[in-house]
Amino acid sequence: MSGKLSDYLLYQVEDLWQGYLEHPFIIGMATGELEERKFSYYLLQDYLYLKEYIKVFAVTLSKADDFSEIKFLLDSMNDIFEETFRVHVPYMKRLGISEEEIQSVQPHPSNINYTNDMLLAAQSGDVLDGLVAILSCSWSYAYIARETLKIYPTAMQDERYGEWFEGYYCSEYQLGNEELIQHINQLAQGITAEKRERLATIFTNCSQHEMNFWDMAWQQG
Ligand SMILES: Cc1ncc(CN)c(N)n1
Repeated sequence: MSGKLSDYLLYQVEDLWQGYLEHPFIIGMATGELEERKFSYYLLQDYLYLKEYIKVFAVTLSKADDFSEIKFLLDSMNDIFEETFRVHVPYMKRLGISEEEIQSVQPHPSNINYTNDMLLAAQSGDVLDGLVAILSCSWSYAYIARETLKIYPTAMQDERYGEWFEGYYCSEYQLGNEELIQHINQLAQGITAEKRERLATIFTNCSQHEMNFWDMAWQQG
């Protein structure tokens, strides 16, 4: 295969990803007009999501057979743990979400479908399949934060939602995402056209789940 895998993957989802930037939930965060109950609903669902997302790394790690791969996956898992406690937990506290609410929340079917599909891709495939299942989560948020801030430069100053943009625009998050992309491109060198198509299907499917997640937050919140 010639060319970077990440370019090929992005090409498959260009229209879908443009839709994230036009999504009322994201525009609402950027303009500060999003109703707070929608954001609280999203945060609670995302908190559950991240708990399952970490397990996709764990399954992928179980397929790795060299220490540098294991180290990469352990560090990435730690980043997700950090994201949960850097962005989500302080936010939930600030919004007055109680410990009881956090403990009693149930995942919405869109949330379950997404994490189940990632787990299935990781369980049924190799390390590269698992990493590509992980990728659209990491990359789409880096993309949304970066591109939305170009359109709404003051979004990061918003009292309620600025911190969300800061969490995904910050260099720590953006660099972590770049490392994941580079790592995937390295592993993908020399893959067959058939493998590339399988990876594109996993990536597109997860990108659609990302859209379903935004729809869920908008409609249910
Ligand atoms: C559903 C979802 N997708 C992506 C991210 C960013 N890691 C997230 N927190 N939640």
